[in-house]
Amino acid sequence: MDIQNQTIASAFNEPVLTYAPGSEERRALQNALTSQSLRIEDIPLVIGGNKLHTSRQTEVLSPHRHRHVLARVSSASAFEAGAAVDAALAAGVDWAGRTLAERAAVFLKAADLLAGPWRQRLNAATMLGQSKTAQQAEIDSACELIDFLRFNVQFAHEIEATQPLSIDGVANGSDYRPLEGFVYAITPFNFTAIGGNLAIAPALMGNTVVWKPAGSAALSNYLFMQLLEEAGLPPGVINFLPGDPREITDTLLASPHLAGIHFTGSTAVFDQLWQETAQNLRRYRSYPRLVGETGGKDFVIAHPSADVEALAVGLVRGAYEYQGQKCSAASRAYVPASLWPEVKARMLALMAELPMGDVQDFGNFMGAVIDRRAYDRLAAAISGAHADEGVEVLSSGAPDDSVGYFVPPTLVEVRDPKHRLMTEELFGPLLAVFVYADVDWRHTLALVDGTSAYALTGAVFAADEAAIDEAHEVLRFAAGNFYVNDKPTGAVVGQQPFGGARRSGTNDKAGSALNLLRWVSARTVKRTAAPARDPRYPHMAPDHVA
Ligand SMILES: NC(=O)c1ccc[n+]([C@@H]2O[C@H](COP(=O)([O-])OP(=O)(O)OC[C@H]3O[C@@H](n4cnc5c(N)ncnc54)[C@H](O)[C@@H]3O)[C@@H](O)[C@H]2O)c1
Ligand SMILES: N[C@@H](CCC=O)C(=O)O
Repeated sequence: MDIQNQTIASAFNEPVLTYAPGSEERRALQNALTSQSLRIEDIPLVIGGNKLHTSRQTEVLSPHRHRHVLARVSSASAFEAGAAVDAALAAGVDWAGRTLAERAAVFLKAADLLAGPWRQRLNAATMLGQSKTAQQAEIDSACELIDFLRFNVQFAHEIEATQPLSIDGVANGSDYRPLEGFVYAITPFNFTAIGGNLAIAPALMGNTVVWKPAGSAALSNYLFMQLLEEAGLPPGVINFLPGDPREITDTLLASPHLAGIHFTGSTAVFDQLWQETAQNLRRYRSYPRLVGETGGKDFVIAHPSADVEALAVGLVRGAYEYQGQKCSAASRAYVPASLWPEVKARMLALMAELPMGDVQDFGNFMGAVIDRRAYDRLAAAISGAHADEGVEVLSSGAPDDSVGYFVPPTLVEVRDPKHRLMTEELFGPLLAVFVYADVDWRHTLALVDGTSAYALTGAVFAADEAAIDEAHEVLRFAAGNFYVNDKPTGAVVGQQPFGGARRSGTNDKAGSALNLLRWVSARTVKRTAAPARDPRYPHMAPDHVA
């Protein structure tokens, strides 16, 4: 079997390991955690395959033990940012000339390395650096990232196989060229998989990339960069550039060779990137492709026919897993008055059973929020809720930053459905609930649609099929990922392509062909077997005389 046939084979989702007591994977992960926490990693820039250490450095701290330094990270200045652009452009000549099968072989090898020897190193780095539990790390830095590597390859082959019609004497073709220039990947802290995918997706399609990781995710992201090198990624195809976002961005956005931005993060930063590229437009050789997946204010609406247990579990998992730091996390819920007393009691009981603490203790359900800034923002929101007469705080527990940035899962009930807590993204473990009169179901659907500027994820819980159909219709534009009787988080590559519209981004669906299409610029080629040799058309011939 040649490479081409191997890569076209259907991708499959990487199975999620359980880490149950006594399992082999639990022991391997515990060993990886121990050895990673005994080291202070020295993270360089990687430009054109060269590792560069700068005098300016930042630290990666463990959020649940903020005195624990995990890594020292070199910080790029404008000078190194310029060097990264040069390296990307230089590498682009060879990389763009390789076949898709050749490029894909690197990423399929990377998938195998991550599914095998690198799995627990990446999981341990994600747990320690981003404060994820074993389960949350496994679905991110192992499974989702492996899935991106494998499914992107399958989708790229499907794109390449999509060709225009040819007819007798005329052979037509689409040549899926990479963009001219470099792609700038700017990545968030909360998913190691997203960090990796924003860099590899354009690279697979033949582009070269400058990757600026989030400072707090630099440890896991750098390990992934090393894994790609081991898989055979040629120097300069992806250049790893941690550092001050403003300084790096100003340099890269001023380059005439900026061909695209692949961003995931907050709406405010994406707005700024869009405005700056618009201001610089005349400098660029081509119109840069702007792909940005941004914030959310994700909803759950329950119909009076909903299953209370499923709803309570969906809300608790959807709102509090990974401390609510998923763009998809449930942060506003609409529950009918008839169900609310039971749902509230069930949620509070579940929340009391789900411990928060050091993620190295596998008994914990939640870790800490990412950093001091997030902690202060969330602690202020919780104390604001306590002081607000329009809000009833239902959960107990207070934020505590003595050892780590711990913010307890917080459940509040608001009287005003347009309260700030129902409209603004907080990005933490706070769920606001509005209780509606059962007769107002239809009106409440319209309220859900009209309350927030975002449209990322949302869920409806109902047993009544007619109610599900109504929600499906009224909320058609309220969420890019819509769930029925399930939590609004946990999209799986290849199963639920991910992204939202309105102020949640460009909705280019990470982990699908739609995203990969943004990184190619097709050339159409027509080849004629017998070219015309006479400029005259038949209608020009003289009429026959009868
Ligand atoms: N829609 C999605 O798929 C998705 C997925 C994950 C996260 N998010 C969103 O990301 C946000 C949380 O992640 P975050 O805190 O890392 O976001 P962020 O916007 O603070 O940072 C994202 C990236 O942008 C960089 N950055 C920050 N300021 C910048 C600037 N002025 N110019 C250029 N780059 C800049 C950061 O260093 C980081 O690399 C939330 O809003 C969340 O909803 C969205
Ligand atoms: N894809 C992830 C969310 C990514 C944003 O943080 C999910 O579906 O939960």
